[in-house]
Amino acid sequence: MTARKIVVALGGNAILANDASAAAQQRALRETAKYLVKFIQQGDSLIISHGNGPQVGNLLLQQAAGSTPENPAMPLDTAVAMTQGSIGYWLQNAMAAELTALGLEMDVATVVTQVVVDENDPAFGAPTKPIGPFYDHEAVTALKAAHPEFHFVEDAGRGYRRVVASPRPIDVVEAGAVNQLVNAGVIPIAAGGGGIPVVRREHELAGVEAVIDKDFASEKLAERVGADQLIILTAVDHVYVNFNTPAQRRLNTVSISELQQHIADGQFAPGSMLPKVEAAIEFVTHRPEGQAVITSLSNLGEFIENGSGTIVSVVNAESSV
Ligand SMILES: Nc1ncnc2c1ncn2[C@@H]1O[C@H](COP(=O)(O)OP(=O)(O)O)[C@@H](O)[C@H]1O
Ligand SMILES: NC(=O)OP(=O)(O)O
Repeated sequence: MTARKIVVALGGNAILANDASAAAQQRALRETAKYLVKFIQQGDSLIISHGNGPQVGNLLLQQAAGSTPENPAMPLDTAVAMTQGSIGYWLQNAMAAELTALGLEMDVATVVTQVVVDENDPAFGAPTKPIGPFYDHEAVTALKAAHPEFHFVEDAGRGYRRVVASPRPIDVVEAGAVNQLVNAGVIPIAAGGGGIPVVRREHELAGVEAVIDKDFASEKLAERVGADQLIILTAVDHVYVNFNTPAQRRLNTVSISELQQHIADGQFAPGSMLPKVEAAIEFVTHRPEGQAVITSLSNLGEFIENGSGTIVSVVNAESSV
């Protein structure tokens, strides 16, 4: 059997739970790597992507607190690049350590990945992407006074979060390089933090102030490398309808049209489950022979062994409870 090419997108809980220290994030990624190597053990080719919402927000805060004219804060595209580098560094070492522990010899390499967006994307005028920590009312009032240019939203009763523009990805600049690496037997870590947002100007790329959604960026990467599967890992083992209500129903194998009906019914929260479902639909639309999967890291063993998880497919798609 030829190796399947799989793009796995890691959700926030795979990297950062409560403790934002480097040591805690490295520990979390070492645990995450224990799950990811299962794909290698069963002979698949793996490309890993990940989010950076909490990390890039924290970095901006550190910079705002310590910047001077001689030591200025970096723009958001560069901050995304910095978090792509730091998380990639932790993750490639976590993967390498886990592979070595299992006696598997494989190279893991992080690719600094730029993702092209449209300069005229309406998202630039309407920030929606939450980054960094949660604030209470008092803290957000003080921050707004100090930084009138910052935008905040109230997040489902959990407090306030800063939001930045999140345009849709159009292309992944390094997709060809990532594909060459994976075809050569390397495990690439790519499009981290949704990729560094850039626009095409004449013959060059220019960074822009945004954080791209990592589920959409992972989808675009999966499309461009011709992946067989896009697996989006998050905190829940399935997508549900009537989520968190007594009528909650789990979606196992589901068709694009059924998911579109659930979207129209408002079943998926914008900014959390909705982009994952939309990315899954987009992948299967562009790669009808492929599959998109939404499940949790902790359910990965069950997914690999028994197909447990929400599977979006144009083939044999039927919803089940
Ligand atoms: N219909 C739904 N089914 C399952 N989870 C949902 C649904 N609507 C909202 N969610 C929430 O979305 C979360 C995933 O979004 P989020 O935490 O933003 O993702 P990430 O893992 O990428 O950080 C789940 O943990 C769950 O709490
Ligand atoms: N860039 C991005 O989507 O990060 P999170 O998944 O951490 O929000």
